[in-house]
Amino acid sequence: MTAMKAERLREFSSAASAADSVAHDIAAALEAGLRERDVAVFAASGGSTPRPVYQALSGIDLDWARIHVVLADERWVDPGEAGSNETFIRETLLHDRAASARLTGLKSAHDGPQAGADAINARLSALPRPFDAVVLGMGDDGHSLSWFPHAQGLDQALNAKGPLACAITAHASAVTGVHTQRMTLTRAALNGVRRADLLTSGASKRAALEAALAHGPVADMPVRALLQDQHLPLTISWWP
Ligand SMILES: O=C(O)[C@H](O)[C@@H](O)[C@H](O)[C@H](O)COP(=O)(O)O
Repeated sequence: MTAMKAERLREFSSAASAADSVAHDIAAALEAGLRERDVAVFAASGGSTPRPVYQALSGIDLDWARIHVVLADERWVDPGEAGSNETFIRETLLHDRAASARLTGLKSAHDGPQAGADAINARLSALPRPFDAVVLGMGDDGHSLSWFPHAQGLDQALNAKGPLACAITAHASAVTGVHTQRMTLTRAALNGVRRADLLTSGASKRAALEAALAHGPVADMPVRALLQDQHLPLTISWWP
């Protein structure tokens, strides 16, 4: 991993050690937010990789009733339906000590994410900013959040000066499955975030990370927008 700045990559020997370390770092960021404001805000991605981190975080003693959890992205399905990130976050994070945290979802009753974008942005505008911590994942295709390669809406998603969330229509792939219609936080939602963790694990994610760090168009691997962002306090973690 020659191209990687060593200070930004943390390699762990196991999911358990990564989860413990990253969860405590996120908790520290949320505590700092609680000290400075009445509330703290944590943006959480779906995917299997963050699961052990959320499990560890849910066991940490924080004033969770003052913590808002917001989804980083959502498939256009209602809570309880297959593929719902909201349901995933409720099951993996919002239990144990974290049961009293408040959750802001990214799904509205509208027919599609384009129609729902204004309502979702109104919802997000009510949250304190900047956010205190964000957990990001990455797919083998180089997407992060719902910033999918060459997706409709990608330009808006990468805009640091526009709305906080936008609709995405992804090209169908093995990674998207049937869920090509999405709502995602944009780069603007990450402005000023105290801490950002990109979580990766396994050989294929390692290869994708290497590819993303190599020179190439952001639209081919939108995670590059995060990796190249000089204003984002991004820490990358990897474990086997
Ligand atoms: O909304 C989705 O389609 C997923 O949540 C997706 O964005 C996921 O975060 C990455 O594909 C990494 O997933 P894994 O961590 O399971 O590899």
